[in-house]
Amino acid sequence: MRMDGVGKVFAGGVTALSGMNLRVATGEFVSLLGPSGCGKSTALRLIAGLMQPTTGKVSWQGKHDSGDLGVVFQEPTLMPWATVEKNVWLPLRLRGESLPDARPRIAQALEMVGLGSFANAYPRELSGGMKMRVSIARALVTQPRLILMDEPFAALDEITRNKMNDDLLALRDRLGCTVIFVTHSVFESVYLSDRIVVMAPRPGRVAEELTVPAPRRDEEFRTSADYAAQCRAVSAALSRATGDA
Ligand SMILES: Nc1ncnc2c1ncn2[C@@H]1O[C@H](COP(=O)(O)OP(=O)(O)OP(=O)(O)O)[C@@H](O)[C@H]1O
Repeated sequence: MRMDGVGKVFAGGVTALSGMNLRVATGEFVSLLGPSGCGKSTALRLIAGLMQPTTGKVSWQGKHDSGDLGVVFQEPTLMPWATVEKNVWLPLRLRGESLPDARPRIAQALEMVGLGSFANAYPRELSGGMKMRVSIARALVTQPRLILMDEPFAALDEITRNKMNDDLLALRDRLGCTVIFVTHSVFESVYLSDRIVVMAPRPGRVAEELTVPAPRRDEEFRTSADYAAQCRAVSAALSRATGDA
């Protein structure tokens, strides 16, 4: 995926992004980190093809409408009147697949997020973390090559969030997909990412990029001096980007 000189000016004159360049390699896990309003969500929506850039170009090898792309938002955005299975069916239904045909893949996607036995539950019966898992299963059901996630775990408590981070890394290893992940959290970005793209506001652009060398991502890494040092480095980059340093 690449963004070349991408700018986005909204009607009303807000320049959300200006001259943004970004390269994401196949299989890479990249986080976009930055303060509120620096254009992270705008960048993700442009990559998703949900809107067009004002200037520059966004390109990637997949097709936007073919199931090559999965998107997960901060809110799980489930249909409350439909079962978990029918919620996960949605992207396949939009492609004209019947529920009986889609069922094995829905079951597999639910299995992958640890909700194999919840196919017939309704969203109201699930915790916040479980709803987010359903939303992730819905994004995975087409077996996308690129997954875009916009602060998916921001509303979860810390223990659930850590668990979801571990599960996401396991899923990514299993599927070999590319992930672009938007977050406010330095800790989360260091734990998850191969590379962190720190963004600066007004107008939104890339300020710095940092790679995160880590042999493995697990509890040992999370509590290590190395992790703490990398969090400090990213935090300092974020301060520089926001002009506090
Ligand atoms: N549809 C829109 N119309 C007009 N302005 C918009 C629109 N969407 C976003 N903006 C503006 O563009 C800028 C970037 O917004 P964006 O949501 O991309 O930032 P963000 O970094 O994702 O913020 P947050 O972390 O708070 O979600 C902000 O100033 C925002 O007010």
